[in-house]
Amino acid sequence: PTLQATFYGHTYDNPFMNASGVHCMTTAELDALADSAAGSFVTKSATAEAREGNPEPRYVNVDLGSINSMGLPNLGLDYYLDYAIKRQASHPDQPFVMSVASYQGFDEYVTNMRKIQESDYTGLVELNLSCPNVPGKPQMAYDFEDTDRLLTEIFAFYTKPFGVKLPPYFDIMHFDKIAAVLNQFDLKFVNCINSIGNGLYIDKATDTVVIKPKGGFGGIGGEYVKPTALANVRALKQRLNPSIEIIGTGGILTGRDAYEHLLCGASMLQVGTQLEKEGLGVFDRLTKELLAILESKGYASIAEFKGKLGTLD
Ligand SMILES: C=Cc1c(C(=O)O)[nH]c(=O)[nH]c1=O
Repeated sequence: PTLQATFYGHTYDNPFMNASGVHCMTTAELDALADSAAGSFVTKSATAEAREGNPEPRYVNVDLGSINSMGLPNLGLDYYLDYAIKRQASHPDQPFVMSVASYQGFDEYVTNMRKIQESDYTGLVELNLSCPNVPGKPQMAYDFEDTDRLLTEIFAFYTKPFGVKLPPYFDIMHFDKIAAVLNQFDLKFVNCINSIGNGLYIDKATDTVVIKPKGGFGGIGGEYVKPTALANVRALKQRLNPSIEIIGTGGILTGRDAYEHLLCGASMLQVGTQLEKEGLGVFDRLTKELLAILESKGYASIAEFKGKLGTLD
């Protein structure tokens, strides 16, 4: 069997990528990702200007996952745009994704996208509407009207392919509402989910929180989030135009977790916490484990089961 994955017109060796934020801050980290067993990769979400981010400790691995309030540390949009333009020229056959966020809010999203529109980068962009750690700023994608207004403003000038990174939703009506907003636009993909925002982890040895920013509140990733991640992948796949592909992110530790995201309809799969814990070797392990599952079930390719989650009718 093959793990070949098609996504926005390109066929990748396998569906695995890093999740933005993990192992993708510097060109060295990005090149190492590109040379790993991962099928593709995404850059750290960029803001207009480089940012230090929040004081440390700001990311901690815990038994069933991770908690973070990084605060959008990154080397700035120009740095990642420069890398992306060079990389698309040197490796035209290996497309990747460039992640874009905003620290200031609505207007910076627009100016960041305008800069990419005017640049020589022609590849995919992931518009991060779900950073939970910008103090004083609500997550854009939890404001349906603002998300609609922002995408309307971007699509007025942006002609290159892009998708959005969404936070988890927990209410069926919210799945309906965000899908209704997104279905108005020619988006190439939706990435579900970002971390579950503002969780709290307590250190049993010290009876304190484990990260410094925000009194210890931070985005939760890892094993904790898989049921929510699968639900969001499934719900958005069921509601979005078929032309909008899904990237499944959240709780992928094993080949079985990856298989479940594909069953829910994901085209590509992103690994964050487990990549942070295990290093780049996680991609070799996950591809091996997923391939073994296809073999055991007699599938020749992902297409044979993608999106075919059964229900108990
Ligand atoms: C881009 C900011 C994000 C961050 C961060 O930089 O704090 N953490 C997350 O879990 N998700 C994000 O989207």
